[in-house]
Amino acid sequence: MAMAELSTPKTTSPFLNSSSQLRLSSKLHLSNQFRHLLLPPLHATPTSKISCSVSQNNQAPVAVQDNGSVKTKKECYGVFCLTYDLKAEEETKSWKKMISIAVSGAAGMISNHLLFKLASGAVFGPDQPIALKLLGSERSIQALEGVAMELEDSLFPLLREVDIGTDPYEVFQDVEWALLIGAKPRGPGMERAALLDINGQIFAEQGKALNAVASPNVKVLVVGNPCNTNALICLKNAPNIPAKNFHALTRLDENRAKCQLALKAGVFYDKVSNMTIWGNHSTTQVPDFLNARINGLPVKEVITDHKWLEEGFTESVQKRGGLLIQKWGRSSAASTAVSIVDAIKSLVNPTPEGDWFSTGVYTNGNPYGIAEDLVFSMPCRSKGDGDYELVKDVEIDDYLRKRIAKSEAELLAEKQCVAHLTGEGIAFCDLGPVDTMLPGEV
Ligand SMILES: NC(=O)C1=CN([C@@H]2O[C@H](COP(=O)(O)OP(=O)(O)OC[C@H]3O[C@@H](n4cnc5c(N)ncnc54)[C@H](OP(=O)(O)O)[C@@H]3O)[C@@H](O)[C@H]2O)C=CC1
Ligand SMILES: O=C([O-])CC(=O)C(=O)O
Repeated sequence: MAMAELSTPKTTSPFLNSSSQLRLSSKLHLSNQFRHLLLPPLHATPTSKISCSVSQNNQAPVAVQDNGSVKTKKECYGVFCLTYDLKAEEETKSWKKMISIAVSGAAGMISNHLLFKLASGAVFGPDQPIALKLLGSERSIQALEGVAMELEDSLFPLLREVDIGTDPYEVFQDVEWALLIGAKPRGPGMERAALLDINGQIFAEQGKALNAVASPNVKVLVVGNPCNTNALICLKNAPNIPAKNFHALTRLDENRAKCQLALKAGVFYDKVSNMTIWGNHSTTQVPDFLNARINGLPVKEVITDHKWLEEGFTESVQKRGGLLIQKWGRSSAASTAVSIVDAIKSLVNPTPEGDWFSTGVYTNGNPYGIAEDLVFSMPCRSKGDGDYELVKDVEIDDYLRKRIAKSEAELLAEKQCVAHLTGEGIAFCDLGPVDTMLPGEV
């Protein structure tokens, strides 16, 4: 039952069977909650951690308990038996201390792209080992096992642990990042108010769980729609976590806006910078062409068709998700996963000089006059420490102000609809004559 050291991260995998390669240290296990569904009785106390190690002589995994007593292999369930101890290795490696990342909706479309990027090191870096904590439901538990198996088969050296479970109080234990993707999609004929209530309840519960068990400085990125108001609900239910740590994903909108400007200007999209999305991740969002730049120049100097900027460009970004659904028959998943990667990388790497990025954040103390106590997309910069500051020197003209106010009004109305979930009294839901839409709705 020996554990030995990895020689180099590249050539090793926790799951290689060659005896010479079995010098591994990683962990893949079910949270206690699910173990009872899948494993025979373990004859252990509910709190004791059961795991299995790979023997050096190429035998099948053999279960061990934390107290070191050996269990027989039949007590393990397939891939989840493999457990490796990272600690000995950590002492000899230049890798950073492992971080834990929770992902909800982990069996969904977006996660199916995202998890493999996280595990590859493309997000947190090639020296950052990670543990993935996958949150699902009774609906998805089989699929989650499939996800975990595919993660195994990908032989990612940096992926040290995978847990799956349905109880956020277990899955969120000590996590440093929570990527909240799971939410009920709005179906045909469903009122936005109903969606706000159903999904709001998910995010209220997850906020409470984060508050109770996550790392106190956990960074939370809400993707599940309607993401701004879900993020607000989540942070209101997590009073011990700084409100500043909660984000609603509007990076996909920023990326879409950059793409449209690049196309119109005939430049590659890396030439577009300073792209702000203001407001709600909905069709009221405001892609800001006033402050954006192309090759370092104001967009309005490069693209002189200002009517297109005000109408065609703005609408194409607001409705890009809907157009994609028409083509694909489902909402953006791969590009959303990419934008989640971009959003995280923008927080863990210093923002390039003079540039900024968009993310939906808590409005308290904002310098733009936007109502307090909302989650609103605004321009931010980061030193790369996971935190951010709002950018102060942006110009807001009448055109922008009017449109920003519309998105603000929408978010204020959404907030009233979920007052029962934020601890602010009785909900009153009046979303106006036009039931505003998510970008993906047509
Ligand atoms: N902010 C943004 O830019 C974008 C946001 N989105 C949003 O991201 C979310 C996830 O999208 P995607 O991964 O494509 O969706 P999928 O339908 O593929 O997966 C969503 C997951 O949500 C979970 N879920 C939680 N509660 C419910 C419920 N009541 N009914 C059904 N499923 C539920 C399900 O997992 P389980 O059973 O395990 O709980 C499901 O796997 C959606 O809300 C979507 O609108 C999408 C694109 C862009
Ligand atoms: O409405 C959806 O689910 C998809 C969405 O948010 C988008 O494409 O921006």
